[in-house]
Amino acid sequence: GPRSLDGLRRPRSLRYSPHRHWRGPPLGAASRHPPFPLSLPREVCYRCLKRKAGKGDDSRGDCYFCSDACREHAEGFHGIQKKVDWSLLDDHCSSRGLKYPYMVRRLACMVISGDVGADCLDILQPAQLHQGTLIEMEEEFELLKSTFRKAGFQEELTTFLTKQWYINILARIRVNAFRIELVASSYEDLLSSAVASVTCDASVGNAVYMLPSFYNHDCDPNTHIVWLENADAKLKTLRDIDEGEELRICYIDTSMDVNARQKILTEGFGFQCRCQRCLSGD
Ligand SMILES: C[S@@+](CC[C@H](N)C(=O)[O-])C[C@H]1O[C@@H](n2cnc3c(N)ncnc32)[C@H](O)[C@@H]1O
Repeated sequence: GPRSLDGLRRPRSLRYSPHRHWRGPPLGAASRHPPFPLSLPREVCYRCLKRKAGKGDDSRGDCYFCSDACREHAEGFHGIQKKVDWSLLDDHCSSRGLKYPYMVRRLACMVISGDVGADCLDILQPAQLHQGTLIEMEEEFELLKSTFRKAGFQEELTTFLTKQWYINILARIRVNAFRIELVASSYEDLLSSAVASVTCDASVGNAVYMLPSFYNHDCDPNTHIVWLENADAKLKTLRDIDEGEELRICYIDTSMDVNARQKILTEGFGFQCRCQRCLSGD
Protein backbone atom coordinates (compact mmCIF):
# COMPACT_ATOMS: atom_id res chain seq x y z
CA GLY A 1 0.00 0.00 0.00
CA PRO A 2 1.05 3.64 -0.13
CA ARG A 3 3.80 4.40 2.31
CA SER A 4 4.00 7.96 3.47
CA LEU A 5 7.41 9.47 3.90
CA ASP A 6 7.88 12.35 6.29
CA GLY A 7 10.05 14.09 3.72
CA LEU A 8 7.07 14.33 1.41
CA ARG A 9 4.81 15.99 3.95
CA ARG A 10 4.87 19.73 3.84
CA PRO A 11 6.46 21.28 6.94
CA ARG A 12 4.48 24.47 6.22
CA SER A 13 1.39 25.24 4.23
CA LEU A 14 2.02 25.81 0.54
CA ARG A 15 0.41 28.49 -1.54
CA TYR A 16 -0.69 27.63 -5.04
CA SER A 17 2.47 28.52 -6.94
CA PRO A 18 5.19 27.02 -9.05
CA HIS A 19 7.69 25.47 -6.69
CA ARG A 20 11.12 24.24 -7.66
CA HIS A 21 11.57 20.93 -6.03
CA TRP A 22 14.61 19.06 -7.25
CA ARG A 23 17.36 19.29 -9.77
CA GLY A 24 20.05 17.22 -11.22
CA PRO A 25 20.36 14.23 -13.42
CA PRO A 26 17.99 11.41 -12.71
CA LEU A 27 19.53 8.56 -10.82
CA GLY A 28 19.60 5.08 -12.15
CA ALA A 29 18.31 5.24 -15.63
CA ALA A 30 17.44 7.97 -18.03
CA SER A 31 16.97 6.95 -21.53
CA ARG A 32 16.01 8.32 -24.82
CA HIS A 33 14.03 5.41 -26.03
CA PRO A 34 14.49 4.36 -29.60
CA PRO A 35 12.87 4.34 -32.01
CA PHE A 36 13.18 8.04 -31.39
CA PRO A 37 10.36 9.70 -33.34
CA LEU A 38 11.90 10.37 -36.71
CA SER A 39 9.34 13.06 -37.38
CA LEU A 40 10.98 15.19 -34.73
CA PRO A 41 13.50 17.51 -36.39
CA ARG A 42 15.45 17.88 -33.19
CA GLU A 43 17.69 15.87 -30.95
CA VAL A 44 17.98 15.71 -27.22
CA CYS A 45 21.08 15.31 -25.09
CA TYR A 46 21.92 11.67 -24.58
CA ARG A 47 22.39 12.22 -20.87
CA CYS A 48 20.11 15.00 -19.62
CA LEU A 49 17.56 15.04 -22.48
CA LYS A 50 18.02 18.75 -23.10
CA ARG A 51 17.02 19.78 -26.59
CA LYS A 52 19.64 20.52 -29.14
CA ALA A 53 19.68 24.22 -29.92
CA GLY A 54 19.03 25.12 -33.51
CA LYS A 55 17.57 23.13 -36.31
CA GLY A 56 18.71 20.20 -38.34
CA ASP A 57 19.83 16.74 -37.44
CA ASP A 58 23.49 16.66 -38.31
CA SER A 59 24.32 14.09 -35.66
CA ARG A 60 22.13 11.32 -36.99
CA GLY A 61 23.35 7.95 -35.82
CA ASP A 62 25.56 9.58 -33.19
CA CYS A 63 24.71 10.69 -29.73
CA TYR A 64 24.25 14.35 -29.07
CA PHE A 65 25.56 15.84 -25.83
CA CYS A 66 24.52 19.35 -24.85
CA SER A 67 27.71 20.07 -22.89
CA ASP A 68 31.14 18.73 -22.07
CA ALA A 69 29.86 17.99 -18.57
CA CYS A 70 27.12 15.73 -19.93
CA ARG A 71 29.58 14.06 -22.29
CA GLU A 72 31.99 13.39 -19.43
CA HIS A 73 29.27 12.12 -17.11
CA ALA A 74 28.04 9.72 -19.77
CA GLU A 75 31.51 8.53 -20.73
CA GLY A 76 31.45 5.40 -18.57
CA PHE A 77 28.14 3.84 -19.54
CA HIS A 78 28.20 5.19 -23.07
CA GLY A 79 31.65 3.62 -23.54
CA ILE A 80 30.22 0.25 -22.53
CA GLN A 81 27.11 0.66 -24.65
CA LYS A 82 29.15 1.51 -27.74
CA LYS A 83 31.08 -1.78 -27.54
CA VAL A 84 27.95 -3.81 -28.10
CA ASP A 85 25.88 -4.62 -31.17
CA TRP A 86 22.33 -3.98 -29.99
CA SER A 87 20.49 -4.82 -33.20
CA LEU A 88 18.74 -7.95 -31.86
CA LEU A 89 17.48 -6.21 -28.74
CA ASP A 90 16.53 -3.10 -30.74
CA ASP A 91 14.54 -5.18 -33.22
CA HIS A 92 12.84 -7.09 -30.43
CA CYS A 93 11.81 -3.90 -28.60
CA SER A 94 10.87 -1.77 -31.58
CA SER A 95 8.67 -4.47 -33.11
CA ARG A 96 6.82 -4.79 -29.79
CA GLY A 97 6.84 -1.11 -28.83
CA LEU A 98 8.77 -1.80 -25.62
CA LYS A 99 10.69 1.01 -23.92
CA TYR A 100 11.61 -0.24 -20.46
CA PRO A 101 14.20 -2.80 -21.66
CA TYR A 102 16.18 0.18 -22.97
CA MET A 103 16.24 1.61 -19.49
CA VAL A 104 17.42 -1.69 -18.01
CA ARG A 105 20.08 -1.81 -20.71
CA ARG A 106 21.36 1.62 -19.78
CA LEU A 107 21.30 0.73 -16.12
CA ALA A 108 23.22 -2.49 -16.85
CA CYS A 109 25.85 -0.44 -18.71
CA MET A 110 26.02 1.95 -15.75
CA VAL A 111 26.57 -0.97 -13.37
CA ILE A 112 29.30 -2.45 -15.58
CA SER A 113 31.06 0.92 -15.86
CA GLY A 114 30.88 1.36 -12.08
CA ASP A 115 28.62 4.45 -12.22
CA VAL A 116 26.02 2.86 -9.92
CA GLY A 117 25.64 -0.28 -7.85
CA ALA A 118 23.49 -3.17 -9.08
CA ASP A 119 21.20 -2.59 -6.08
CA CYS A 120 20.71 1.16 -6.64
CA LEU A 121 16.95 0.91 -7.25
CA ASP A 122 16.22 -1.62 -4.50
CA ILE A 123 14.77 1.02 -2.18
CA LEU A 124 11.94 1.71 -4.63
CA GLN A 125 8.61 -0.06 -4.39
CA PRO A 126 8.11 -2.63 -7.17
CA ALA A 127 5.00 -3.09 -9.29
CA GLN A 128 3.12 -6.34 -8.96
CA LEU A 129 3.80 -8.30 -12.11
CA HIS A 130 1.47 -10.64 -13.94
CA GLN A 131 2.52 -14.04 -15.24
CA GLY A 132 2.41 -12.83 -18.86
CA THR A 133 4.73 -9.92 -18.06
CA LEU A 134 7.16 -12.26 -16.32
CA ILE A 135 7.34 -14.48 -19.38
CA GLU A 136 8.04 -11.48 -21.63
CA MET A 137 10.75 -10.35 -19.25
CA GLU A 138 12.49 -13.71 -19.37
CA GLU A 139 12.82 -13.33 -23.11
CA GLU A 140 14.15 -9.76 -22.81
CA PHE A 141 16.59 -10.87 -20.13
CA GLU A 142 17.98 -13.71 -22.27
CA LEU A 143 18.44 -11.27 -25.12
CA LEU A 144 20.27 -8.72 -22.97
CA LYS A 145 22.48 -11.34 -21.35
CA SER A 146 23.41 -13.02 -24.63
CA THR A 147 24.10 -9.63 -26.26
CA PHE A 148 26.69 -8.83 -23.57
CA ARG A 149 28.11 -12.35 -23.87
CA LYS A 150 28.48 -12.05 -27.65
CA ALA A 151 30.22 -8.69 -27.22
CA GLY A 152 32.89 -10.56 -25.27
CA PHE A 153 32.38 -9.04 -21.82
CA GLN A 154 34.12 -10.98 -19.06
CA GLU A 155 31.71 -13.12 -17.10
CA GLU A 156 32.59 -11.44 -13.79
CA LEU A 157 31.57 -8.01 -15.13
CA THR A 158 28.03 -9.22 -15.75
CA THR A 159 27.48 -11.66 -12.87
CA PHE A 160 24.92 -9.22 -11.41
CA LEU A 161 22.86 -9.68 -14.56
CA THR A 162 20.61 -12.55 -13.50
CA LYS A 163 16.99 -13.16 -14.41
CA GLN A 164 16.02 -12.13 -10.89
CA TRP A 165 17.96 -8.86 -11.20
CA TYR A 166 16.26 -8.08 -14.49
CA ILE A 167 12.79 -8.73 -13.11
CA ASN A 168 13.58 -6.81 -9.93
CA ILE A 169 14.70 -3.74 -11.92
CA LEU A 170 11.86 -3.91 -14.43
CA ALA A 171 9.27 -4.19 -11.66
CA ARG A 172 10.64 -0.98 -10.17
CA ILE A 173 11.09 0.90 -13.41
CA ARG A 174 7.56 0.01 -14.38
CA VAL A 175 5.94 1.87 -11.53
CA ASN A 176 8.59 4.53 -10.89
CA ALA A 177 9.68 5.75 -14.32
CA PHE A 178 8.54 9.18 -15.43
CA ARG A 179 7.74 9.89 -19.03
CA ILE A 180 9.49 13.12 -19.88
CA GLU A 181 7.65 15.49 -22.14
CA LEU A 182 9.36 18.80 -22.66
CA VAL A 183 7.34 21.95 -22.89
CA ALA A 184 7.61 23.28 -26.43
CA SER A 185 9.92 26.28 -26.54
CA SER A 186 8.96 27.64 -29.94
CA TYR A 187 6.11 27.55 -32.38
CA GLU A 188 8.07 25.12 -34.56
CA ASP A 189 8.65 22.84 -31.62
CA LEU A 190 5.00 23.02 -30.80
CA LEU A 191 4.11 21.93 -34.31
CA SER A 192 6.61 19.10 -34.40
CA SER A 193 5.57 17.80 -31.00
CA ALA A 194 1.95 17.92 -32.12
CA VAL A 195 2.93 15.82 -35.13
CA ALA A 196 4.87 13.48 -32.89
CA SER A 197 1.99 13.01 -30.51
CA VAL A 198 -0.24 12.00 -33.39
CA THR A 199 2.27 9.68 -35.05
CA CYS A 200 3.90 8.26 -31.95
CA ASP A 201 4.93 8.92 -28.38
CA ALA A 202 5.65 12.63 -27.82
CA SER A 203 7.96 12.02 -24.89
CA VAL A 204 11.69 12.53 -25.29
CA GLY A 205 12.58 9.82 -22.82
CA ASN A 206 11.97 8.18 -19.51
CA ALA A 207 13.79 8.56 -16.23
CA VAL A 208 13.80 7.14 -12.75
CA TYR A 209 14.44 9.55 -9.90
CA MET A 210 14.89 8.80 -6.24
CA LEU A 211 12.84 11.28 -4.18
CA PRO A 212 10.07 11.74 -6.75
CA SER A 213 9.58 7.97 -6.77
CA PHE A 214 8.15 8.28 -3.28
CA TYR A 215 5.19 10.34 -4.42
CA ASN A 216 2.05 8.26 -4.25
CA HIS A 217 -0.61 8.51 -6.89
CA ASP A 218 -3.95 10.28 -6.52
CA CYS A 219 -6.69 10.59 -9.13
CA ASP A 220 -7.31 14.07 -7.72
CA PRO A 221 -3.70 15.11 -7.11
CA ASN A 222 -2.57 18.24 -5.29
CA THR A 223 0.68 18.54 -7.25
CA HIS A 224 1.97 18.04 -10.74
CA ILE A 225 5.46 17.47 -12.17
CA VAL A 226 6.76 19.55 -15.08
CA TRP A 227 9.86 19.39 -17.19
CA LEU A 228 10.95 22.54 -18.96
CA GLU A 229 14.13 22.00 -20.89
CA ASN A 230 15.65 18.72 -19.78
CA ALA A 231 15.28 15.92 -17.24
CA ASP A 232 15.42 18.41 -14.33
CA ALA A 233 11.91 18.51 -12.97
CA LYS A 234 9.78 20.88 -10.94
CA LEU A 235 6.87 20.11 -8.73
CA LYS A 236 3.93 22.51 -9.08
CA THR A 237 1.14 22.73 -6.59
CA LEU A 238 -2.34 22.56 -8.08
CA ARG A 239 -4.06 24.11 -5.07
CA ASP A 240 -3.28 25.33 -1.57
CA ILE A 241 -1.85 22.52 0.52
CA ASP A 242 -2.27 22.24 4.27
CA GLU A 243 0.53 21.66 6.68
CA GLY A 244 1.10 17.92 7.02
CA GLU A 245 -0.90 17.08 3.92
CA GLU A 246 0.73 14.44 1.74
CA LEU A 247 1.95 15.63 -1.66
CA ARG A 248 0.53 13.36 -4.34
CA ILE A 249 0.90 13.33 -8.08
CA CYS A 250 -1.19 11.65 -10.74
CA TYR A 251 0.46 8.86 -12.76
CA ILE A 252 -2.24 8.82 -15.44
CA ASP A 253 -4.87 10.92 -17.23
CA THR A 254 -7.37 12.03 -14.60
CA SER A 255 -10.19 12.64 -17.07
CA MET A 256 -10.97 8.94 -17.41
CA ASP A 257 -13.74 7.32 -15.41
CA VAL A 258 -13.04 5.22 -12.36
CA ASN A 259 -13.12 1.86 -14.16
CA ALA A 260 -10.72 3.01 -16.89
CA ARG A 261 -8.35 4.47 -14.29
CA GLN A 262 -8.36 1.33 -12.19
CA LYS A 263 -7.73 -0.82 -15.24
CA ILE A 264 -4.68 1.21 -16.30
CA LEU A 265 -3.28 1.39 -12.80
CA THR A 266 -3.74 -2.33 -12.23
CA GLU A 267 -2.53 -3.56 -15.60
CA GLY A 268 0.05 -0.89 -16.43
CA PHE A 269 1.37 0.08 -13.01
CA GLY A 270 0.64 -3.05 -11.02
CA PHE A 271 -1.40 -1.65 -8.13
CA GLN A 272 -4.99 -0.93 -7.25
CA CYS A 273 -5.68 2.70 -6.51
CA ARG A 274 -7.12 3.47 -3.10
CA CYS A 275 -7.31 7.26 -3.38
CA GLN A 276 -10.36 9.14 -2.06
CA ARG A 277 -11.74 9.74 -5.54
CA CYS A 278 -11.64 6.04 -6.42
CA LEU A 279 -13.02 5.01 -3.03
CA SER A 280 -15.97 7.32 -3.60
CA GLY A 281 -16.53 5.71 -7.04
CA ASP A 282 -16.09 9.00 -8.92
C1 LIG B 1 6.03 5.26 -7.24
S1 LIG B 1 5.65 4.30 -5.85
C2 LIG B 1 5.11 5.48 -4.70
C3 LIG B 1 5.87 5.40 -3.40
C4 LIG B 1 5.64 4.13 -2.62
N1 LIG B 1 4.37 4.17 -1.90
C5 LIG B 1 6.78 3.92 -1.66
O1 LIG B 1 6.59 3.96 -0.45
O2 LIG B 1 7.91 3.74 -2.13
C6 LIG B 1 4.19 3.51 -6.37
C7 LIG B 1 3.66 2.46 -5.44
O3 LIG B 1 3.01 3.07 -4.32
C8 LIG B 1 1.76 2.47 -4.06
N2 LIG B 1 0.72 3.47 -4.34
C9 LIG B 1 0.91 4.72 -4.82
N3 LIG B 1 -0.25 5.38 -4.94
C10 LIG B 1 -1.21 4.54 -4.54
C11 LIG B 1 -2.64 4.64 -4.45
N4 LIG B 1 -3.29 5.73 -4.80
N5 LIG B 1 -3.31 3.55 -4.00
C12 LIG B 1 -2.66 2.42 -3.66
N6 LIG B 1 -1.34 2.26 -3.72
C13 LIG B 1 -0.62 3.30 -4.16
C14 LIG B 1 1.66 1.27 -4.96
O4 LIG B 1 2.11 0.15 -4.24
C15 LIG B 1 2.60 1.59 -6.08
O5 LIG B 1 3.15 0.43 -6.65
